[in-house]
Amino acid sequence: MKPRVLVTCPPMLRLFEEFGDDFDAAGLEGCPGDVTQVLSEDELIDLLPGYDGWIIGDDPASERVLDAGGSRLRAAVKWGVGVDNVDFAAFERRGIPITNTPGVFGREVADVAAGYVLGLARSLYRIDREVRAGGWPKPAGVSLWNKRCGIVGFGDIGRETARRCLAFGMEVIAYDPAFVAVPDLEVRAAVWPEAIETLDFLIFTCPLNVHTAGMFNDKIVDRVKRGLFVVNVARGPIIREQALHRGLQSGAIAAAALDVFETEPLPTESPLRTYGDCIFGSHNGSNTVDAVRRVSRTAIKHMAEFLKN
Ligand SMILES: NC(=O)c1ccc[n+]([C@@H]2O[C@H](COP(=O)([O-])OP(=O)(O)OC[C@H]3O[C@@H](n4cnc5c(N)ncnc54)[C@H](O)[C@@H]3O)[C@@H](O)[C@H]2O)c1
Ligand SMILES: O=C(O)[C@H](O)COP(=O)(O)O
Repeated sequence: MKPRVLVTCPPMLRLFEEFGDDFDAAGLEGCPGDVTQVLSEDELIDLLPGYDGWIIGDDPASERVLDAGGSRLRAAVKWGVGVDNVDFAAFERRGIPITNTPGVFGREVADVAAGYVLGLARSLYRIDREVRAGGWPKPAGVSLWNKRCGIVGFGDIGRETARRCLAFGMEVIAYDPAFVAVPDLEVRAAVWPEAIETLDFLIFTCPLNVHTAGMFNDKIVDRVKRGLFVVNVARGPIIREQALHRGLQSGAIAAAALDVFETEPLPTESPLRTYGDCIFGSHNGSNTVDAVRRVSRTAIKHMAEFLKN
């Protein structure tokens, strides 16, 4: 019998029929989970005992889930880059091989970050909304040329974001404890939050971990140059939304563009919704058909390697 592989990441599930041949060629049976939702720990505990492999989405891949439901599991792959929802150590303790698919979304997420920078600087989304409603607004924007941008996390997404910002004529500073210069990118390394009071744009492209959770907080808001634009395409809890709200209220922050939030989907009662100059995404920064195909096939290959013995 072929090893059975549970897939619980919605982007891959939405194109699931496309991967039938890939699963067959890999000698695996691909089994779709629920395309509409992130599964809870209890739902995973009920589901997992039927599977040898798990391609994980944003579900809580926790110690409790493995303890109660992971007895048959022999391999796991986190679809995508972010691993903040996965307890890697818990898998390793049980001898279950696990990997993510690093380095796969740099261009796609950087395209969204760059789109946000343009959208914020020129109020593109507000103008669109108001024209549709019958208006003809003329907000004065800011030029990007010669503006200073800080990028937090100079990895795959951060470097591609820097490339785009440099193409707009911006000066780029990168905050990354493991900064490595890229020969064709003129980027200055800095230690967070050095020079924060000089920035016009601040973009988060780092992982969520104990060091980055809440790194954009009240103290940072009190230091920024008035009128800062903030972009987050990384993970929601890196920004304390209460601090961002305070900054938007006072004008310290001109506007923010967020693909990710502390709670997803963004709660209807979130005060952030009241700021018309802000731009909101739906944690969709990596979601292009091309990227989903590429990453899903990579995930299947990793799974086949793990399960071949
Ligand atoms: N919006 C989306 O849909 C989307 C898509 C893909 C990834 N992401 C998020 O973006 C993150 C980054 O992805 P990537 O592919 O660039 O990863 P990456 O590993 O290539 O780069 C991350 C960089 O952040 C740096 N970093 C780590 N801790 C830091 C800290 N305390 N301060 C500053 N920098 C720090 C690392 O040294 C590394 O260079 C992922 O972990 C994921 O959470 C979001
Ligand atoms: O971390 C990632 O790679 C992206 O956010 C997309 O993956 P996700 O759907 O698991 O968040």
